[in-house]
Amino acid sequence: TQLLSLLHSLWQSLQDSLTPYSYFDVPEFLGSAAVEPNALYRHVQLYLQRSLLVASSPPPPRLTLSLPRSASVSGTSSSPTAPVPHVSLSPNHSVADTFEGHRAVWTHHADTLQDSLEERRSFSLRLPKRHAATVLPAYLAHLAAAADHLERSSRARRLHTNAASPTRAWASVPFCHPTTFDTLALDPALKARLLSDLAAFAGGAEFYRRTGRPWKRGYLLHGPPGSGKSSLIAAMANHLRYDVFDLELTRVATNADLRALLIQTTNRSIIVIEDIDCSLHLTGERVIVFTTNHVDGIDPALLRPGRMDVHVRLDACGPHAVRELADRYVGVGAGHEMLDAAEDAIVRGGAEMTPAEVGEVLLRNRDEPEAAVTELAAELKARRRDTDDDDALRQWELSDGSPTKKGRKGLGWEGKVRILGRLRSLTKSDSGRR
Ligand SMILES: Nc1ncnc2c1ncn2[C@@H]1O[C@H](COP(=O)(O)OP(=O)(O)OP(=O)(O)O)[C@@H](O)[C@H]1O
Repeated sequence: TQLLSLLHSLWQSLQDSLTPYSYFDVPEFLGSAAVEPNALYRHVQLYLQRSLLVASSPPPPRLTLSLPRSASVSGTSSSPTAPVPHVSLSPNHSVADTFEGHRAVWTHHADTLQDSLEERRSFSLRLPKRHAATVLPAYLAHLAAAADHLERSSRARRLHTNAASPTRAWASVPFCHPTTFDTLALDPALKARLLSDLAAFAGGAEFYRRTGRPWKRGYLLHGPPGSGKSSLIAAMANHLRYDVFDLELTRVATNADLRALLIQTTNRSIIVIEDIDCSLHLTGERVIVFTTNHVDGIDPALLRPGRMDVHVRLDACGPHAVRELADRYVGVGAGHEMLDAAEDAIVRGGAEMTPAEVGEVLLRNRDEPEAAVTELAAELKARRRDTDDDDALRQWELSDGSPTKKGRKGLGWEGKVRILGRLRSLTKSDSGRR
């Protein structure tokens, strides 16, 4: 056996010196006892599963399909879907990838150990020898980023809520809220700016590292009940694919409890605090969302730069949101006279209905689209605040597209959604509740 093994290594050395390729092995487990999982093996597995096997054309001739019994809901959408089988490269088969013009070939090996039923699995990567030294680091970084993205997009997310003190523990359930930025009726300008702000935050690792700022972003959502604050949080969580930690401050008795809870929150999470009259110190890659129905009552100290970076006012539906909801709920599109009447009531008459109220009218008439939009127009007409047509067209606030109150000027994005951006912790101190 020893002689054979020696001959085998000699043969491999000879081959290695003659071949134009370099080979890199990625075993599944590390160490002499092979018990420590190799994270890189998992990255390669994921990368091949999604990026190559599904997309490569023509596909490799032999794939292994599996559906573990524990497989729960999966898929990248926020709504539950049937479990999708895992696809993997069958043992001793290869698949090719192209990176920066270079061909990389992955082979999956599965060797049964002598005198044992145990199997050792590994991937080997073949790269052109001349370029291997320069290509490998960049290729591995690309692979790790893709695997990380795939892992997050397929990971089941959870909604955490804090139990009553003194347990200092979070309880969690699967997070499957159906609201996304696609289903949310929002002013298009506000939607676009929120999406770009979230993208800048989520992709800002290098920026936050370079500037030394804690990688976190505070949002203040304010508006009346039913204006969509919770829905927007769900859409943000689904968009970023973050977990949600709903922090109920009335259940937190002491500062130590609060700190213990915050320490347990994971990176890539949204922390929701509905009672914002508090002071918190948070660091790490997190989005903190504060909500309130009455922004005017907030202690100005809490609105100072660095605490709540982005202020979003959600309010009554603007005409755009009404049309979007009518289309989505009952399939009535633009041009319908009742929608024109609804728009007129909002724009000229100052009528106000929150998205929740509009949704409710449409929902209870969902089998009769005509009746739905007629009732909606009637309801808005009844809420008109003008009596004469001289009441000039009202200004529109960019943040929510809803009419401003008499005498107030539209503030625009800068006014309503302020990116304050100063280096500061979320609040002055971590002294807990005030
Ligand atoms: N922008 C929107 N687009 C579509 N539906 C919406 C929107 N805003 C609210 N809704 C509907 O109204 C319902 C209530 O909204 P939501 O709970 O998000 O409001 P909220 O501002 O958080 O209210 P509260 O202050 O009472 O918690 C949602 O379930 C959703 O169906």
